Amino acid sequence: MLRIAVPNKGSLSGPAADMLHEAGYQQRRESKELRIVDPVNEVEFFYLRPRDIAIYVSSGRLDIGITGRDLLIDSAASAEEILPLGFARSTFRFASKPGAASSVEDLKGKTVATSYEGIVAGHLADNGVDASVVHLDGAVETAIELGVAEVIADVVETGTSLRNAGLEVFGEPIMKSEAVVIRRKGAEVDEPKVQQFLRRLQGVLVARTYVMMDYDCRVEQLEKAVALTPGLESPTVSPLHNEGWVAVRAMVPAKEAQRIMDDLYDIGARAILTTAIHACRL
Ligand SMILES: Nc1ncnc2c1ncn2[C@@H]1O[C@H](COP(=O)(O)OP(=O)(O)OP(=O)(O)O)[C@@H](O)[C@H]1O
Ligand SMILES: O=P(O)(O)OC[C@H]1O[C@H](OP(=O)(O)OP(=O)(O)O)[C@H](O)[C@@H]1O
Ligand SMILES: [Mg+2]
Repeated sequence: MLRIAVPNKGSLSGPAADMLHEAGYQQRRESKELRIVDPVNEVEFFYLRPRDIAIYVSSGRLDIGITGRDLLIDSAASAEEILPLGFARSTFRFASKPGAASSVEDLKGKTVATSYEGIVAGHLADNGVDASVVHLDGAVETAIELGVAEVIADVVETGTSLRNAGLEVFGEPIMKSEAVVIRRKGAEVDEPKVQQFLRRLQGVLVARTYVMMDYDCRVEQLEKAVALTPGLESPTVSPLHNEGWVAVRAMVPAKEAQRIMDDLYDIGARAILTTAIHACRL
């Protein structure tokens, strides 16, 4: 049975459970459940603190985990990212009162508050900057107002939390993060059960980002039309009963669907339809 760690709380928890559900896995019914077995798919899910997941996976007791890239790096656990999942996207940045600092070099001799000590200490060392790091569990934006630190390093998504605290980011982003699937370093990646799990999640990612497009066009316009909708491999082209016309079917990125429909219409394609993809295996 494949043993998988899933975030039990926080920003990663809901979207991770949604993705697993979309991939056909049974998920817990109550937020207090710590462990469930999905007998049909032969998977056991362990609901753990997101911060602890890389540690469990690196120990080899669990085969796979879903966590944030920033949490993985911060933990320094012997685990590696094998599939980015596209949700819980954020940037990890320094911030301070306006004008207090403008680059990592300005941090020399200062105190930085963060929940991600591993990332911050590593970044300061890489830049040869000697600064103190104070660990706080959360709500680090308040640390400056209360005099615990001059600078913070934290997760930024919309920037609302920083604005509300009267803070501004400075310097280059320290890292970009999103939810990722992780495995123990050196673990056998081509194990069939693991590969099947990854294919299912990749199927969800594709179903979320692509739509199926169908349209009719005149044979003379086919090359132009196919250039607009090349599909993943190559579009399906079928003859229509009316001579001189073909029906074309191809997957297109959902974000570009409306523009592609306009362009197809302009070259004479008609009956242009898009439909959602519910599941897929590439
Ligand atoms: N506002 C946010 N937007 C996107 N991702 C976020 C946000 N806040 C945290 N994350 C991501 O969630 C992961 C941290 O999860 P964790 O559960 O530890 O913190 P949290 O979501 O802030 O929850 P809490 O602070 O309530 O415990 C990291 O990968 C981080 O990048
Ligand atoms: O840029 P924003 O959209 O404002 O999002 C970023 C904020 O979200 C998270 O905080 P959370 O609400 O999890 O509280 P915490 O700081 O206690 O973890 C993170 O730690 C930032 O504070
Ligand atoms: Mg938080």
